[in-house]
Amino acid sequence: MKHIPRRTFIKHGAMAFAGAALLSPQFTHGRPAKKIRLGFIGVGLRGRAHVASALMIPGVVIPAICDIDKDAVAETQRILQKAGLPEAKSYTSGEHDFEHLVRRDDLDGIIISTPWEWHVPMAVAVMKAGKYAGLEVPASITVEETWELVNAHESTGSHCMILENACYRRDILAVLNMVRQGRLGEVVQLEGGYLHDLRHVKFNNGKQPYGGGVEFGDKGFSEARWRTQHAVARNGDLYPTHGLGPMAEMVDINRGNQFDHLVSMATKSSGLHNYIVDNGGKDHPNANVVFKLGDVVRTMIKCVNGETITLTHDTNLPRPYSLGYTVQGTKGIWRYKNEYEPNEIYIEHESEDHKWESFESYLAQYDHRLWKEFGAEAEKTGHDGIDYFVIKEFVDAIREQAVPPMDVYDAAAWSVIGPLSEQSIAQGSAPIKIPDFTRGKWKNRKPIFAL
Ligand SMILES: NC(=O)c1ccc[n+]([C@@H]2O[C@H](COP(=O)([O-])OP(=O)(O)OC[C@H]3O[C@@H](n4cnc5c(N)ncnc54)[C@H](O)[C@@H]3O)[C@@H](O)[C@H]2O)c1
Repeated sequence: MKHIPRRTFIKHGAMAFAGAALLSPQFTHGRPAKKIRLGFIGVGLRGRAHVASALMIPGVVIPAICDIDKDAVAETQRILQKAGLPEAKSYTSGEHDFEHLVRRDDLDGIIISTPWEWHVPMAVAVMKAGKYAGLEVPASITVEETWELVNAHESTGSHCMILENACYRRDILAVLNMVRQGRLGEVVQLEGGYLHDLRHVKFNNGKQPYGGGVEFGDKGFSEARWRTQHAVARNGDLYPTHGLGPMAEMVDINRGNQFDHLVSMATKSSGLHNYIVDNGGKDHPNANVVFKLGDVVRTMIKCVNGETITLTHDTNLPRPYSLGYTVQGTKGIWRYKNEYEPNEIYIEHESEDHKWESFESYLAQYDHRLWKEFGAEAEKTGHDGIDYFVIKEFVDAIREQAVPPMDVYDAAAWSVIGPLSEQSIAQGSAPIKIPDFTRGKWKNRKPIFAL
């Protein structure tokens, strides 16, 4: 029986750095690997984790990196040096210096791991420069810029892959195998979410990433510098794609199916204010900050083929980590219980009546070919190995000059749930139509993810 590996690194959305930069292998199957030249915009904690993953993939070289923070660039150069690689050309001259990096003629793809508000301008610039964009999550934060992303792809022919690592979880890929083989019957209902106490990520003392104070914005460090402001200004599902991406793949969204509309509802906002008072005192200036983000936001999405997907965003209250997945069909139901115990499954006429059974034997039976082939290598990287797969698949798409497995339409459909959930909440949980970013092409597009 194989256990789902426990998380050895920091959870999604918190800053994950896998640490060990390994010497880039330049051979694959005994043959020299074709060189793939990657640039990086944003080498904070997440960008550096991607650098470490990229260096594990045969043939990857890193000629250029960009960050407005010189310390982040210096840390990245140390990773390259440790791997025995030459120093990368660095771009550190202000917020628009990335525009110089994207124009270099020695890059095939560029990985973007910056604050959310920079994602679309940077990805559009990369596509306009004729390169593959690998874009962190969420891809976009407004409806208008989501269209900009799609339009940039369509006008340039360049690709943008959303780096949604949760889609490569070992359990998710095994369940996807089961769904594709009809083991759960016709899928009817799905759930997912991001249920992660981020209070120590949203606040710190400006010196370290996790806690130690109640500062944010200019006085914060890493995500506290920019993420917390979204909780001040916005009320919606701010981080939909870890929960939604894997569920969208289960029901072929953009490839034979489509999101139709959503409704969203938020609780009151208490968690962040209480954290500031408890840890900084009621007289701390941040105790006066009013947070718009409800502590728990729930969104229901209706798909055109009839399924519903319930999404949860729960990041302001104490709780154990979870991604809250459920896949329910006409023959059975699978659920991710939590990160620390085996998932559970119930299959009619196979499981004991009314009893969940452990998913472990199913995981072994339906383990995905990606994990069988690359699992040992993958587990050296962050988030139990999924970070390896997302970068490997990005590099493979470049190598083959192919459409990435999670393309610009996936990036758009999954990410736009954020701003649309804001609209629904602002209108008293009104139903909001979800745009068809494929402009009808979803009817004929065929699944390509993890085949
Ligand atoms: N998929 C996951 O599991 C996962 C995990 C963590 C973070 N993320 C995503 O990765 C992204 C980055 O998160 P992080 O934790 O590394 O944050 P971070 O704050 O540690 O890093 C962001 C970096 O971007 C740099 N930056 C900001 N503006 C810039 C600009 N104009 N030009 C160049 N560099 C700029 C900052 O200086 C910083 O070094 C976010 O989109 C986040 O949602 C995803």
